[in-house]
Amino acid sequence: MTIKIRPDRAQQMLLRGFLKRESKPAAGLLKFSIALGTVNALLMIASAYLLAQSVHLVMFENADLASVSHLLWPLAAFVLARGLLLAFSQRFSARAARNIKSAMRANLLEKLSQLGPHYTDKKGHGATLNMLHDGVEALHDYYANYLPSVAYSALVPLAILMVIFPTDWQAGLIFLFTAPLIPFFMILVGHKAEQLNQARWQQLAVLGNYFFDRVRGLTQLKLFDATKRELQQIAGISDDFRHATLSVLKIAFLSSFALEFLATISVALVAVIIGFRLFFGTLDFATGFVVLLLAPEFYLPLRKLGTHYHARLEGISAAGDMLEVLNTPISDAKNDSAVPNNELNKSKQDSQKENQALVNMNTAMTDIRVSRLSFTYPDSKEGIHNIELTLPTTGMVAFVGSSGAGKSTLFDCLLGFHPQVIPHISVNDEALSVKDIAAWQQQIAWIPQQPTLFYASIKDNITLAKPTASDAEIARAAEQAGVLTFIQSLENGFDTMLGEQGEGISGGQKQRIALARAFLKQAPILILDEPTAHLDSTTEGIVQRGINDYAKHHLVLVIAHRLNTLKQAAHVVVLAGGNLVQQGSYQELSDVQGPFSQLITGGDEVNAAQQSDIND
Ligand SMILES: Nc1ncnc2c1ncn2[C@@H]1O[C@H](COP(=O)(O)OP(=O)(O)OP(=O)(O)O)[C@@H](O)[C@H]1O
Repeated sequence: MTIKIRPDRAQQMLLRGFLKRESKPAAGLLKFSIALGTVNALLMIASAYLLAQSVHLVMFENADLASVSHLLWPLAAFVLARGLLLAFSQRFSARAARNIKSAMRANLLEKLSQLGPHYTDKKGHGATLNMLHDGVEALHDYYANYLPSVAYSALVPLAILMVIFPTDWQAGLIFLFTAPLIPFFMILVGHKAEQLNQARWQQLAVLGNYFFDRVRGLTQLKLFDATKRELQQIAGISDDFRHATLSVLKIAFLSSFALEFLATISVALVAVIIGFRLFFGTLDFATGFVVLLLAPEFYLPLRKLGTHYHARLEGISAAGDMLEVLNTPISDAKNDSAVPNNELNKSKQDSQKENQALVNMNTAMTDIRVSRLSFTYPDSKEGIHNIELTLPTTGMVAFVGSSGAGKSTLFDCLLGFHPQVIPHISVNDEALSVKDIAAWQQQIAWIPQQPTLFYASIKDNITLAKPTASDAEIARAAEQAGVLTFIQSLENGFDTMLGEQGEGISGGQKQRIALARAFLKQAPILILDEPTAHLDSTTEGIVQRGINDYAKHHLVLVIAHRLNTLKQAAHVVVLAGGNLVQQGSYQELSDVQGPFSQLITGGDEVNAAQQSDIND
């Protein structure tokens, strides 16, 4: 597997700028934490002077402890204060990092939802999860440890130099000339380490996608006897990742060894010179002792910077993925009506100012119109073309067409999953815009063929959109969806816990729980992908009645694979090759020769399910 090593210097600067911008929500906390750390360092310098002076008085001036108590008491107070300052400073920097991570996760989730499910599908679920979890987590050390250590490595040595120079300029010169060696070495190895670390993050994304996919399809792999082959593949990818990690670790260990070595040599150099000067009597003990006490403290922030340099590499590498998501214009599908990011940001600010047509939807909605709606997938150049459609506000409209005709694509456009085409939908003669997508989606309840149920109780799954619903409302929705008797037959009833993706119940039961959730939401528009596909004829009757009742006061749009569903619809829309080719009532369409009559008599290539059903 070849790994493309991303970026060069310009990209690095871009990422650093991005990380700096993202720290804004917690910039105050970070600065406060650094200020506490700096006061701590100043107290450390003062403590060194107090200690050196006390030892000097006791050892060389024959002073007893009582006579140096005026030095020892402040020293004890400083030690205590330093402990507190250190604890608070670390606490505040950790809190700042947590705030930044939360804000980053919220931004990413918001952007991912704006980009729609297709973007996540394309990027890969494993890689997306890695980014949201491990990637964002990698920012913790960057903000909580690396950034403060950058500040300390500049402030603390400077403060020490400022007090050492007037005390002993020769020691000051040694500090001054040895200190830059550490950052110089860090920069020297930094570039290579950055490249290796970025390659490692890309490997991790590949590994994440691969694992996610294969674990999801484990049963299929087993049935097709492909487990052994896949295991070899996984071993290969894991090995690549291991190599990438080891290369990063090698550099990290090597550089931290070199930094420690440099710091130790520098301290030793200072100690030897101080020793000689004391021996030859060119330096008094108190000054020499202060310099010796401060020497390790002088190099400590620089050594810590070296230790946390890894956090910087991790943070910058992880930020690459996040910046890519946040900077993706919602025209990712590269359709003609691109919506730039600034419009998206504006949409966030303007979200309170919803389209008046949406605000009035329940009371004054007259029609929903789709005009000149085209969408093409960049990969396949397939899609839907120039769809013109007027939808009523109540009643059931069925969409029918052979496999690949464009039904799902049209529904995805109606659901706002391809935001660049949203202006082609208008409500009460007012075109929707990107900023209306969230409000528009509020008006819709959607049940795909594989509805999403969460790892939660049945009740929590049903009340997802209306957590305040009463038990009576929940039971009514479940009854309408034909699932009440089943739920009541369970030992824990509505409190029964479902596994991930509704594990533990059948496909039809999942579909009906999702339907109950939609009924409870009472959204003005219900969008369904063949709701009765998994049901026996008795349950189908119950569910169909529930949907018919719902359609009396709401708009129901349904992809129909079954003849019976088509017959219930007030209006039927026929799609073929991405075009809207026919529409009318079931009876009107059946009475004339055309795409619909061909479809229901099996003259065209139709969905297997549809054909079998329509041929029933
Ligand atoms: N993610 C995608 N990337 C590229 N092309 C796609 C994608 N999804 C669908 N297509 C193509 O777009 C066209 C319309 O597909 P769509 O899924 O809308 O058809 P459909 O009528 O819903 O089919 P089915 O009944 O089989 O679900 C097809 O030619 C399909 O190959």
